[in-house]
Amino acid sequence: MSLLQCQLKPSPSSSSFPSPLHMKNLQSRRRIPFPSKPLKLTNPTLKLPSKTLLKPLYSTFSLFSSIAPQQRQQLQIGPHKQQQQGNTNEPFDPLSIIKPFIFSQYKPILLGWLCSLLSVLSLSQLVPKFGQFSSSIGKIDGVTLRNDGLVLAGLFLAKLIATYGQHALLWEAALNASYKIRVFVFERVLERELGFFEGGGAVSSGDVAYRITAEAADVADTLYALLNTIVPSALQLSAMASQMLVISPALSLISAMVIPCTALAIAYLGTRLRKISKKAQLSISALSAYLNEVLPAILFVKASNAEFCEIARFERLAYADLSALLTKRKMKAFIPQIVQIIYFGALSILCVGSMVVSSGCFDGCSMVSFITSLIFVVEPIQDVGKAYNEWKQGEPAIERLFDLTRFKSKVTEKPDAVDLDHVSGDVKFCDISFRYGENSPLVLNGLNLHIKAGETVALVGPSGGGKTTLIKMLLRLYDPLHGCILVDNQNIQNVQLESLRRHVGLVSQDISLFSGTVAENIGYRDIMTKIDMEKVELAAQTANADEFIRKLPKGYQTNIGPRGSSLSGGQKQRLAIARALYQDSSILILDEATSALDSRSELLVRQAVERLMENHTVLVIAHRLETVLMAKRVFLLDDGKLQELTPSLLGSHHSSQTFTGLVI
Ligand SMILES: Nc1ncnc2c1ncn2[C@@H]1O[C@H](COP(=O)(O)OP(=O)(O)OP(=O)(O)O)[C@@H](O)[C@H]1O
Repeated sequence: MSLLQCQLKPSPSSSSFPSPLHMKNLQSRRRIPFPSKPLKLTNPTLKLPSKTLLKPLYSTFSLFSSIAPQQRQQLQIGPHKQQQQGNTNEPFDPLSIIKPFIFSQYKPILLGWLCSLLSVLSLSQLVPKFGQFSSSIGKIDGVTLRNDGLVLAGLFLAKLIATYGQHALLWEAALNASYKIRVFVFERVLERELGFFEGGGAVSSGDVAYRITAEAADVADTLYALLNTIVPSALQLSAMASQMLVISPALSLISAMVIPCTALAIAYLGTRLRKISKKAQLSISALSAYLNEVLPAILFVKASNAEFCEIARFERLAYADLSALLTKRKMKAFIPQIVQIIYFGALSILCVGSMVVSSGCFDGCSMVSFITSLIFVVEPIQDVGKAYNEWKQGEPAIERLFDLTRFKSKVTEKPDAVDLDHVSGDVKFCDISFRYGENSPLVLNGLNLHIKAGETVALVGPSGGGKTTLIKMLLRLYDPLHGCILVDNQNIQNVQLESLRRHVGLVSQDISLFSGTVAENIGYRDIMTKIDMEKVELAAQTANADEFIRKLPKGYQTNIGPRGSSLSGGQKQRLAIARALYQDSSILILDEATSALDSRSELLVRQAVERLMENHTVLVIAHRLETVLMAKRVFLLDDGKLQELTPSLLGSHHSSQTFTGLVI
């Protein structure tokens, strides 16, 4: 049973561990989970204009400044408060949940919208001038024609530059906001209790990874579409509509009648797109979860000749994704065509009809200007339609992403939880009962155990007997159903989680190593500050790992690959032991920690552990008799209850050769 199922994305070429400086930043941000400093992506040449110049825009944004801190506070409240307040049944409003992330990007948004204003201003100058210019060709002299042409070219260039600025700045805001959403969601995921990651109803790590990577990228697209529509499209629409109104109010009103038809079509198709998008997201995340499961098990797949079977499974999932994605893409391609058909069809009927009615009222120049304005009105209307569809498509992504953050944790830390500065290592399990699910059988049933400070106790028992579960209780990865656990006579429910886990070192059954150097893996505890190389080497020597580490190409600075893939099982185990020794906790848990060692290494590690026993409390889950014999007392955990094995009982188990079978 795996205790730690953390998986870091592999980085084959370099260490995936952040630098101490980066970790320091992370550490300081942990106190303020959101929002952190925005990414410095802002183009330095595009300085924010003075506040006086932008006063009207700033006042529009007073809404931003008044709402943002409150929203921010909601997201900044510590995990405990959120966990207590969190209610997964609360209705989900995607817009309100992403609002604070958008508001934190008010600077690039304001600048982007300012650029869009400039772009629309250039366009509104361009349109009538273009009308005049086209109707005056052949009627005016060459110099005036050239000058008019130059003005037109200048306006056109200004529009291009401003439009570029608008897109670049709004993308910056959207990507920054999605970066912050990603970090926020990841922080919350790490706060989730272990039960979220394991057991029957667990969310697979592949699905979580997909949501935080691909779906957060979808959210960026959605945010961009929204930001690029709200103000820029409204500006262009109103500028062009006023041009049309000036030229012909009657014709403009007739044209406006088309808008409700378009809106109705967009709304209907948008709802369908939302459903289709959700289906597509589920199918791609299933594919990602599958890959995450099968690739780490590649050795077993190959050894079992299961390649064909796995290809078939992959094909089935990939095909499901293909159909869902194709339906989505078709829908996305279909919607703009429908909008155009409705718009142009209705508009041409209306225009032709009205032109017949108002024949003779238009001169050539007005006609060109009206038609040009009409074309530029279509663009923002289409953009609104597209943005609405993007939003409908992004809604499920936002929902699934923030679903990870909406939880009511069963393992909570009290606001007045104490920080255990020093622990002697006295551990008491008092009447502990536990079951994983409401309808599951009891794994631990009224269990009592007192391990004195500095004592070594071994736990043996049949597979599935609850040994690992007992350790999970001690680390407060789960809380017991009944009873309590005391460390130095302090109920662990009254102790800060960080403080408790600092004093309990663990070498788990499934070794969790990360891509990074040997030194980084051993000194994992100090990864946020500075790894003490002397301590690293000492821990490695004690765990009998120093010898093989020095033979690696770069010694302690060798990158061990994803999940330590370049090491043998025994080497991984020795690194894990060295890591626990480096942590120097008062309580040490060895969950079948020496199972992958050869007899020589096991002997050396055992000697090291024996040295450790002198000043540590050690709880060993063992399946080797030699390891069990190191312990002062041995307990059999079976059927949720503990029974102390006296030397005679132990001897009888041993002599009847049932001991190994009993504990594996
Ligand atoms: N996350 C979980 N959700 C539901 N049931 C679980 C979970 N983890 C363990 N169990 C169940 O709890 C029981 C005890 O499991 P545990 O891992 O504690 O046994 P163990 O004694 O450590 O076994 P082993 O020696 O094989 O590692 C088993 O029946 C197992 O199926």
